[in-house]
Amino acid sequence: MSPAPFEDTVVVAVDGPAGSGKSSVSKAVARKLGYAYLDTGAAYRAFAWHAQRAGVELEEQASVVSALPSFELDEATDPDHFFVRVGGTDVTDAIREPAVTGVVSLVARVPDVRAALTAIFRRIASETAAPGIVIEGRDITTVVAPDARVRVLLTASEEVRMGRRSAELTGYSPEAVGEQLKARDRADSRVVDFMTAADGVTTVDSTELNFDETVDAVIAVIQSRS
Ligand SMILES: Nc1ncnc2c1ncn2[C@@H]1O[C@H](COP(=O)(O)OP(=O)(O)OP(=O)(O)O)[C@@H](O)[C@H]1O
Ligand SMILES: Nc1ccn([C@@H]2O[C@H](COP(=O)(O)O)[C@@H](O)[C@H]2O)c(=O)n1
Repeated sequence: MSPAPFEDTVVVAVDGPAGSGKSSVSKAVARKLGYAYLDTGAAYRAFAWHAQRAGVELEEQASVVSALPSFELDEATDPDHFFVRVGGTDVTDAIREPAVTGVVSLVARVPDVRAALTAIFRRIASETAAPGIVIEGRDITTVVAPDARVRVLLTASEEVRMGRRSAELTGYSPEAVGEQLKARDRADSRVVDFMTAADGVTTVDSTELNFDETVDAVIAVIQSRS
């Protein structure tokens, strides 16, 4: 399938491993530039939530695919008013729970799921009224929007990513949070390569940068392409 054209919109594609700052940094970049923001991981999480609710056998790909026709996703692209709904139920917080995080890779590895969600992402991007959109995930620079004007691989050392994530999830042990992050990266990288930058993709390594410096580094890449 060829990618949808985004002729009138500046598309900023951001990929990277778990905890690299894709969501928080992309959202801040979108706010600063007046762009829309699309969190594709949230859509995969929402589908995992939906598949669990539908009682499908997550280990069986055919069973996972059977939950696609009933998946009604409503995801906001306003970085100031973000929400995710499935069939009218607000799942914005529920999809961040470890119960969903622990199974999302099982649904994300299914080719039919990836094709269906990729089509949704391209539709959302092509319908945005904003002058630009920051789309973040794992395969945005390579599959969802390989022709994006700006393509960034946002990364940080595994140790730093684990530390940032466990600071966020205070109710869980740092060891458990770190193990889940590593296990998810291992599973996800069997399906998509988000650890190395594809040709034409600029790497922003935030290991030694604070949050604001990372946002500025991504904006500098965008400005260099304008
Ligand atoms: N440069 C930075 N310095 C300090 N903290 C940061 C930096 N970048 C991101 N963070 C923090 O790291 C945590 C993880 O960031 P975020 O949730 O945006 O990552 P992510 O790549 O979207 O993760 P996931 O793929 O697991 O959803 C957040 O608490 C965020 O505020
Ligand atoms: N483009 C993408 C985005 C996400 N995934 C899968 O969803 C999971 C959750 O993503 P987060 O960014 O919210 O952590 C992720 O672990 C992948 O399994 C994907 O496959 N492609």
